Amino acid sequence: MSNPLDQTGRDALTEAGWTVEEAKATKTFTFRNFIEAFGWMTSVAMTAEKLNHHPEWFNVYKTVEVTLTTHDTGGLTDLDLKLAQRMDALAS
Ligand SMILES: C[C@H](O)[C@H](O)[C@H]1CNC2=NC(N)=NC(=O)C2=N1
Repeated sequence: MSNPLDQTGRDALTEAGWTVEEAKATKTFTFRNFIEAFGWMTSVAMTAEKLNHHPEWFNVYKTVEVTLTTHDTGGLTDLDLKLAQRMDALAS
């Protein structure tokens, strides 16, 4: 079950370069080319399935615009932080 994300978690997202709003966090990832962008999306997809927590994303060529929010609660939860951290790790 997901828990509402506390201020510490919100600060961690901000420090990692995410734009944190009341109910969502957004970040744009830029890669060297489309194949690297899509490969990253494929890796993230596997992680999202394991977490049962999925991003909202928009890919154009080498950029991927990501929005994280928890649909079940209509806000940010610890699952969003966990997925964000895994996305950042996979992009590094
Ligand atoms: C039925 C399914 O388990 C739920 O819809 C899961 C799937 N992935 C999800 N992803 C996100 N971002 N938020 C959710 O609330 C969510 N719920």
